[in-house]
Amino acid sequence: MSKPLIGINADYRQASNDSSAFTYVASGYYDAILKAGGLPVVIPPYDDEQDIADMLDRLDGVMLVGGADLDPRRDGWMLHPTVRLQNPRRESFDRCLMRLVAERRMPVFGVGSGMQLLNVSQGGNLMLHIPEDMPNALPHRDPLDPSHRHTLELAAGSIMDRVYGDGELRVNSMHHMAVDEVAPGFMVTARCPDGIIEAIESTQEDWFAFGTQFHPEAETASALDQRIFEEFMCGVHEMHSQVRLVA
Ligand SMILES: N[C@@H](CCC(=O)NCCCC(=O)O)C(=O)O
Repeated sequence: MSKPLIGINADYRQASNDSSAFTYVASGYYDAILKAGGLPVVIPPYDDEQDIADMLDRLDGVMLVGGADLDPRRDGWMLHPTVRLQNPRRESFDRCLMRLVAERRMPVFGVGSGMQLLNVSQGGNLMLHIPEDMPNALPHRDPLDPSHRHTLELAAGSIMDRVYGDGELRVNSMHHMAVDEVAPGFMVTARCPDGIIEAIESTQEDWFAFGTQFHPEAETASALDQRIFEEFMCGVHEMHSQVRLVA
């Protein structure tokens, strides 16, 4: 297989008095995919579902990036005063992209709000504000310290276990929401010692899908965090060869 083509969603800012509308994404996402042997392509927020489907026909996998908060009202919950909403155009695109990726069982890696979208799209739910839902939890975001970190406890045999193995592990943390109930067909593969879920992965044979709440692409990531992207690429290659065998 030539280098897998990996679509990456992006953030979106609408026009203001002194700025045109624009799409943007942290370079860490595409640099990490390049380093792991993939070819990243940034996907702007298409409005048409058929266009999204046509784009997915050309891709081997999808990366869902982090960002501001998913709108809980789109999942039937009340808005929370601490919620800082994503741009609605971005969120509408992301939700359609996620639905089509899931229908096709395309390899997908979600980070931050990307993991949260993966979970809610498959029937899981979210804590809307950790300090309220789990008052005894450790801090999971420090606005004054972008390199705020905490340790992780890993599930044996998971992607996270393959990447990090034994020994103390500290990851960056910049979130106030968290996965609460994991979606059917997924398992928890990493938790902060306070119990907050930090990684999930599919248990379904026909779908290579996983997510991390922490940010292995960020400038604050560790060198070992890059191995997660290598695992993602391995999974994409594996799914591609399985599809070829069936075809
Ligand atoms: N907003 C969600 C998801 C956290 C996340 O993706 N953080 C990284 C980017 C932060 C940003 O761009 O504001 C949460 O807070 O749980």
